[in-house]
Amino acid sequence: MEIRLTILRSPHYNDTINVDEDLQDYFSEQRHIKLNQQITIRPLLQPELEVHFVISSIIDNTQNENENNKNKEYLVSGDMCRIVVDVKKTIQDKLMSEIVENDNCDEDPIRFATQRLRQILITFDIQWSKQTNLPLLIVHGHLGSNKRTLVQYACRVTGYHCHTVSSQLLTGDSAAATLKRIENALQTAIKCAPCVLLLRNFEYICKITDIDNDDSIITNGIRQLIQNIQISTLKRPVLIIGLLTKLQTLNERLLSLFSYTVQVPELNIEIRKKWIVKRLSNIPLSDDFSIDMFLAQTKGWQMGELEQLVHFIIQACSARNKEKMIDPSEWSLNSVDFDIALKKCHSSKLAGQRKAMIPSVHWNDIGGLEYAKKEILNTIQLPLLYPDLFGDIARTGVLLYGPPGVGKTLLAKGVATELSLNFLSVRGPELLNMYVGQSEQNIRDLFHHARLASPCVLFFDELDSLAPMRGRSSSDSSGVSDRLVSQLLTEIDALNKTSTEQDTGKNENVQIHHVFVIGATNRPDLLDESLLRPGRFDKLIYIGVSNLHEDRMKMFDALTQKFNISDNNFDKHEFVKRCPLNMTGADFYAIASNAYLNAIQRSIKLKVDSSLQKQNVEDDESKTVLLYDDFQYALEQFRPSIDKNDLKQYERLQDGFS
Ligand SMILES: Nc1ncnc2c1ncn2[C@@H]1O[C@H](COP(=O)(O)OP(=O)(O)OP(=O)(O)O)[C@@H](O)[C@H]1O
Repeated sequence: MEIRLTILRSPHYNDTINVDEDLQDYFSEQRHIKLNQQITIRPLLQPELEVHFVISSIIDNTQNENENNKNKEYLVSGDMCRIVVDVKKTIQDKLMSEIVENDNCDEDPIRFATQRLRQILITFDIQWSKQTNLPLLIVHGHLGSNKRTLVQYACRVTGYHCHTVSSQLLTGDSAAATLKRIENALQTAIKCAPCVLLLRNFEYICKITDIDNDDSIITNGIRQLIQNIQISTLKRPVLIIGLLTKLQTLNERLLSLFSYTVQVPELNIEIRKKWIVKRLSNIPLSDDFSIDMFLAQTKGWQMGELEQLVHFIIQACSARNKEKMIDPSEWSLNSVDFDIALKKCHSSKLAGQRKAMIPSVHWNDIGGLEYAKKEILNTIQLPLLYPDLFGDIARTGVLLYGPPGVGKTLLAKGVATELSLNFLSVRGPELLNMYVGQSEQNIRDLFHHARLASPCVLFFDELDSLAPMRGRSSSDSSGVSDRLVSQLLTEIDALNKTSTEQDTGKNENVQIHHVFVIGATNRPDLLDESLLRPGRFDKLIYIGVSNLHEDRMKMFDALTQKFNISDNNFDKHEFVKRCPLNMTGADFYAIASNAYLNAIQRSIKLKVDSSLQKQNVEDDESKTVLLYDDFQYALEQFRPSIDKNDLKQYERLQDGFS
């Protein structure tokens, strides 16, 4: 008996790929086969690759000559027949789909997007020759919303091959060069039709059009390419799908090319909950691992990010248990795994975008500033506790002003921690962008993100650089700064409304967004005055430098609470009294951290000396002991960050604003 296989064309391998050994391996087991059936091999050395073959002939010597074996099924194995690959031929055909039900991307409301995409692909497949719509689609959604997975899934269930190319690789020096590269990618897709040419980060194609003003060349060029495909003799469909984060990045001319746009929606809390419960359903959880904790920390996250977080949690759990040599049957995810994974996510590339999280600065980490703590807590906590009582008069904005290093940022983080609010922080200059309209878009995105992460503190550091007085900036001839201030005002005003259509979505109930805006600045006098009007940053809190011993002690204690100070000679009250007046929290921090550094250097020296003497020395860093001399040395080296004159200036400013 002889079975002849022909390779199925695919964008993922070339027609001459040799997987003979893997085929032998495949047929070392008994297999059910029939004519024209597809079989898929995953090469041992490249397990992520799928190589497809079609059974093009079955020669069965035992069979009657007149017998038709078209639908006959055989049970075969390599030792009872010859397996021959027809190297001279290839087949171009649909991929037999293995429909995977209940796949992650089949979750509501993503299911809606997947189904729509699936439907479009099926329509093109069935009516390809009669299609009048250009086979061009846009799929858009937030970074990490699994756009690519969604398209690949839809391709898989409809039998399309998927040729994925990054648009960065397609953009050339000119529109003509870009078109040539798109054409080459398209030719690969045509060879494997039915096929989707999936262009990731389609924004890049649009970018060159902005710079070169070549958008008509690109638009017409793509149209021409597509029309050429349709008039050719292609029997099977080829579609181009562009993936975009924001639809607005496409100019109108390019957008007009696309027959369909599919949006991958954002995930609301119910979807995330459903997803995580299902995702963790087979994994044991410790008592301290709660789904609520997961949901609270992942507000506004996209599917890809959630998947990444779960992956990191499992990784952390595995590392922890392996280290303790615990049997896998006894593993369970706990809150420590969650914390490790969350940190990793925040520092990973995907989370490189701005992300809200509950900080970990507790009230006792902030020394003194009692009045400011009370004021800020009242302003934010009371409306949260009694929304009905506050109604429209709930404040959205607090402005913390005062000299640098006095703890303004720390306070904002502290209030978010104490009230378990998400915290989104941005420095004014970070939002400025050279592209026209992009800075305003950044502000819109930021507030949108904050609403998704509600209840949330949105913290603007260096607010004066973002919102200087309008019409005054000499360096801003383009008026970007003025437009930015207007955009900021619009967004803050919108927060005062109880709901916004864009965030509630069609199917959700009206939702109140608790977003508190806290600004920080050293120079409130430079701010655009309209920012300080009622309903905006209308609560001003001055954070200054206290020369009261009690306050300075509290700061010192807060900053050294985790230190292991073991020295009977050390009288901390006496030490703080010897510190210069006018010291900010950041100055105390500088002394404390330098003292710690001195202690570490001392213990390293001790370790080196003792290892020379072959003695055993404790090398646990957490046991670093601080002595009076460490502080004394740090104080000798110290220079205060603000001088008396500067401080007076700040105090005068306070008089002007109180
Ligand atoms: N009251 C305080 N208690 C404990 N630490 C403090 C305090 N104030 C400041 N610090 C320390 O100083 C560091 C800097 O403080 P922070 O960034 O909050 O100051 P800031 O007022 O926001 O400064 P800037 O105006 O330069 O942004 C903090 O990370 C903290 O270590």
